[in-house]
Amino acid sequence: MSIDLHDPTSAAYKKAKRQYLNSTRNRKTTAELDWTPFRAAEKRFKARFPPPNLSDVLDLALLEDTRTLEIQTGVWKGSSNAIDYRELSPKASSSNIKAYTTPRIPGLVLLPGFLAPDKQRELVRWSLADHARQPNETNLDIHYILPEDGLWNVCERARSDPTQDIYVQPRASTSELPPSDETPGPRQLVNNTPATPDNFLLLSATPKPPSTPSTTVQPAPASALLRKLRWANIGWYYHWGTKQYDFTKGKGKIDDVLADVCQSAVNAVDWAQVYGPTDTSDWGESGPEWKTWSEDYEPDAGIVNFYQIKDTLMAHVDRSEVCATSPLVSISLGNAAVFLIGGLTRDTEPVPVLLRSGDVVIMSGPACRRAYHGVPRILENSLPEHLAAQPDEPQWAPFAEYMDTTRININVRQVFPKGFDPVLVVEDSNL
Ligand SMILES: O=C(O)CCC(=O)C(=O)O
Ligand SMILES: [Fe+2]
Repeated sequence: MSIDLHDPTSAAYKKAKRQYLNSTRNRKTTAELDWTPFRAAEKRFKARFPPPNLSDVLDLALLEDTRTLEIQTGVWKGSSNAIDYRELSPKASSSNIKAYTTPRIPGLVLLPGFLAPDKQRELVRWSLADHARQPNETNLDIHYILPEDGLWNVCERARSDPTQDIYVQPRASTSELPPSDETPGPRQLVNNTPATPDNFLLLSATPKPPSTPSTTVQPAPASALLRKLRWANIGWYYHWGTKQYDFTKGKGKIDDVLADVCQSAVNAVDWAQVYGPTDTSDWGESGPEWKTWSEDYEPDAGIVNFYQIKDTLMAHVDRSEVCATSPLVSISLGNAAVFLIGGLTRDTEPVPVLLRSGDVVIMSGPACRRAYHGVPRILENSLPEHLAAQPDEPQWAPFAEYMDTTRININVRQVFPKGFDPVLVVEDSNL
């Protein structure tokens, strides 16, 4: 489809052009003047017509001969010299791993193709079949009483026997409760106070009432709801209403396979090359923590994001973590996306990066961890061959079908700095 979209004589191009002209007929031309540079970039990449030109999007896969086929079949292509970047010399222990930084965003490390195809499949399977189910909360749990073994497993059984497709019941069955404004859909933007070790107690004490289930949602087949899955929580429980972690609910376990991937990504980077002697970042009282990350980095929270083709993630800063510097490891699976990352406000022009399946991004240090970032575009038809259906692998078929229009992002964080025990801090304060 997107091949057609680039061809002005095709039916798809003409249809998109008609839709574009209809939707922009009454637009005020002055509106664009008010956009921040970040907003302007989001608008540009979101556009369905004309399809965005990605020639200024950094696409590091272009540097790898082994990814030529993936790039060709994936239709979309950025540029390998869109911005100024530096390749780090590999550590002896991870000599086959490529790592890049850019002077535009100190602390951002890109590890293109970090995950081999088999590992990508393992993590896709894990995200859908093992993780997006109880006890891990998903966006759908707010409104529906989900099956105990998760939507994915019900849908998989229903593939071979449609009578197994169940109707999932809403949580609120009467209209007595006030309607909620949290409908299943994109993540809501909430302005929250950045967490720090100093305000941790205060933030812990803010009430975190459960979200009110919608009184208007109707029972729905599991197979239809699966397409509305948007996120699943990892580790420490995250309260979306206040955008703060709720430590009273205990610490969910981080799966060993996932923790291992994140730790190996952090350990593959020679942090002295990222920060080095010329580093001017403000590390605060704790000093340059990167020096001990290879020993004390430990992920304890996160989210699995499930994007369908038209989904976007607006510019935001992840500031709920008490530790504002430790590496945030972000894993891309499935269709490719344009990722934007800028500065401490939306007024900084963001750097656009094309993220493909298997790529890992690490956001670390004071500048990068508090930088605005977002995903304005999932690039349709860019699922790599190794995640598509294989004739000799019927078990993969349901995953291939779902992933055809999906991007998964596993976003893993470390909430607390080394030596900070939230349970002890709360007990000591007699809260
Ligand atoms: O999908 C991505 O690449 C980024 C996701 C993200 O920024 C988040 O979950 O906070
Ligand atoms: Fe984020």
